[in-house]
Amino acid sequence: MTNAIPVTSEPGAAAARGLRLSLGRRLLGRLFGIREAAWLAPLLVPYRLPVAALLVMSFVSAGAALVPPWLTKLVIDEGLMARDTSALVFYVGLMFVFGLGALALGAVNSLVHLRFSARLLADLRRAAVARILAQSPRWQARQKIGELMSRLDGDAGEVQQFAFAALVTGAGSVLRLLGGLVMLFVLAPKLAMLALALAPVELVFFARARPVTHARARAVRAARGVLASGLAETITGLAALRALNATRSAAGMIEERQQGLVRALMSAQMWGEVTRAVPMVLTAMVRGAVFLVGGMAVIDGTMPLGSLIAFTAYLGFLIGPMQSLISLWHGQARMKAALDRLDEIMSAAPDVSDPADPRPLPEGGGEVAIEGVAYGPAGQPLFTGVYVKIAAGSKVRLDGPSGIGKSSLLSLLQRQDDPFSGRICLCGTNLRDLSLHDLRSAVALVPQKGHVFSGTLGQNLRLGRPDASEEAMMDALRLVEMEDRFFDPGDLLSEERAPAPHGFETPLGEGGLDLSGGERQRLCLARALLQPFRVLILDESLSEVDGTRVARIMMRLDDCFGDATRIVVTHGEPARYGGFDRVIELSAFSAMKGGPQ
Ligand SMILES: Nc1ncnc2c1ncn2[C@@H]1O[C@H](COP(=O)(O)OP(=O)(O)OP(=O)(O)O)[C@@H](O)[C@H]1O
Repeated sequence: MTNAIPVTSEPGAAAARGLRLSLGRRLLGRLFGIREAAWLAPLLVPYRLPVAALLVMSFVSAGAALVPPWLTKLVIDEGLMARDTSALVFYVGLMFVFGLGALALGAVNSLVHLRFSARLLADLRRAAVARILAQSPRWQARQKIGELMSRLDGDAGEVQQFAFAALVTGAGSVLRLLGGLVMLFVLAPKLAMLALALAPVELVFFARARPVTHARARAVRAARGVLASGLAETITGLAALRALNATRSAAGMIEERQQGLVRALMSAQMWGEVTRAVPMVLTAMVRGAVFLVGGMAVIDGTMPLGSLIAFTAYLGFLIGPMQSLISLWHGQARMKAALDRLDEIMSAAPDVSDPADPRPLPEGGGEVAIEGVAYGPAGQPLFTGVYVKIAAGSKVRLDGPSGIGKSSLLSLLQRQDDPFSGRICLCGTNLRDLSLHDLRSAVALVPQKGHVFSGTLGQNLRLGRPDASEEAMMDALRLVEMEDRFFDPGDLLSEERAPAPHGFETPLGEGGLDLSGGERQRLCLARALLQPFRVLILDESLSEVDGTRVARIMMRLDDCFGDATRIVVTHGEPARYGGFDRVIELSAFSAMKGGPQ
C-alpha cells in the first residue's frame, strides 16, 4: 500500500506533463512551423526558467507602466485643480520613485535577456554546426561556404532574437495593451469605443501585409547569402584570380551581388515604412477624434480636464505595445524567412551518424575487408562489387586512372559517407557498428589537399590528438623533416634542452597559406601520425614534396609504423614510396566501361 500514492499519481502527473508539452509544442509549432519546432524545442526547453523570470519581470514592468498616467490625473485633479500643495508634492514624489523603479527593472531585464539569448544563439549555432559535421563530402560539394556562413550567422541570429522577443516582449505588450484598454474604459467608456473604432481596419491591413513582409524578408536573406558566398569564394580563390588576371571580373561579380542586396533591402525597407505609416495615420485619426469629442465634453463640463489628459496619456501609452506587437507580427514573418534557411541545414538527414549502440573497437591490427561495395559521390555508382581484403600490417597501393574513384573509396574507410551497397569491416566489425570517433582515430586519412587551420603549430598538431606530448609532436615533425622549419637547430628538443618558445607557438595563417604546398602536406602528415591509427591512408599526401624527400619519409614511416596497415595512392613514381605488398586496381571494379578517360 505504501507505494499506492506514487502509482496512482504518476499517470496524472505524466498526463499533465504531456499536456504542458503538447501545449508548448503547439505554441512553438504556430510560431515557428511544425517541422522547425521539432528541432527548436529541445534547444529552447533548457531556457524555460530564465524565460519565465523574464516574463514575470515584463509583466511587472507592464503593470507598473500603467500607473504614471493615473498619477498624472491625480496630480492634475487632486493637486493642481484642488489647489492642494501637499497632494501635489506627494504625487509628484510618487511619480519619481516609480520612474526610478521602472528604470532599474528595465536594466535588469535587458541584462538577463542578453545573457540568455546569447546562450541560446550559441546553442543554435552549435546544433547547426554539429548537423553540418554529420554530412558527407557529397553534401558539402553541393553547398557554398558563404551561404552556410550567412545561415549560421545572420539567420541564426534572427531566429534567436525572435525566439526571446516573441515570448517576452509579446507577453508584456499584450498585458500593457489590455491594461491600457481597461483604463480607457474606466476613464471614459464612450471615448474608448471611439478609440477602438478603427481597430478592425488595422487588423485587416496587418493580415494582408504579412505575406508581403515574409516574401521581402526572404528576398533580403537570399541576397545576403548570395553576396556572402561570392565574397567567400573570391577570398578563397584570390590566388587563382590574380593568376588568371581576373580580379576585375571578380570585383564586377561582387558589385552585381551587392546591388542585388541593396535592391532587396530597399524594397523591404519601403514596405517596412508602409507597415509603420498605416497604423500611425490611423492612430493620428483616432487621437484627433478623441481630442475633438473629449475636448467638447470638457468644455460642456461633462468630463474633468485631468480625465481627458489621462485618457490621451493612456491612448499614447497604447502606441508602444501596439507597435511592439506589430513589429513582432512582422518580425515573425521575417524570422520565418531566416528559419526556413536554417531549417535546410537542420532538417537535412545526416549522411552518416553514430550507431545507437556502438561496439568497442575490435582487438587486433588493421585488417580491412571491403565486401561488395558500390559507391559514387555524385549519386551515380563509380564502382560496384568491390571485394578487397587488406591484411593487417600490409602496405598496399590503390591504383587507377584519375577520376575512377580512389579517393571516394578511401573516404568510405573513415565513414565520411556510406556505400550504396555492401559493407566495410575493420578487423571483422562493420564500420557502421563503430562510433565515428573510435573509427576515425583507428583509421587516419591524409588527403592531397590537407587543411591547416589558423592558430599555432602546436594547436594544429594537437587537433586530432589534444593530449599529444611535445616529444610525440617533435618525433612526428622529425619524421616528415619539418623540425628545422619551426625550431632553430640549437633549440631542438633533446634530453637537455626544451624547445624554444616560438617552436610550437609559431603562428600559422588560415589555410596554411604561409607554408609551401609541400610543407603543408608534410605538416598534415605529421598531424595524422599523432593519431593512434591502425590504418594509415595516404591519398596523394606527398604529391607536392620532392621525390628524394618522399623516399626518406616513406622509409622512416615503414620503419616506425610497420605494424599499421598502409594504403597509398600516388600518381607519381611508386618506387619512391618503397616496396608494396600488393597493388589493387580499382579500374577492375569501375561501373563505367573502361573507367574514366
Ligand atoms: N564530393 C563530391 N561530390 C560529387 N562528386 C564528387 C565528389 N568528390 C569526387 N567527386 C567526383 O567523383 C569522381 C571520382 O573522384 P575521386 O576523387 O574519388 O577520383 P580519384 O580516382 O581519386 O581521382 P584523382 O586520381 O584524380 O584524385 C570524379 O568524377 C569527381 O568529380
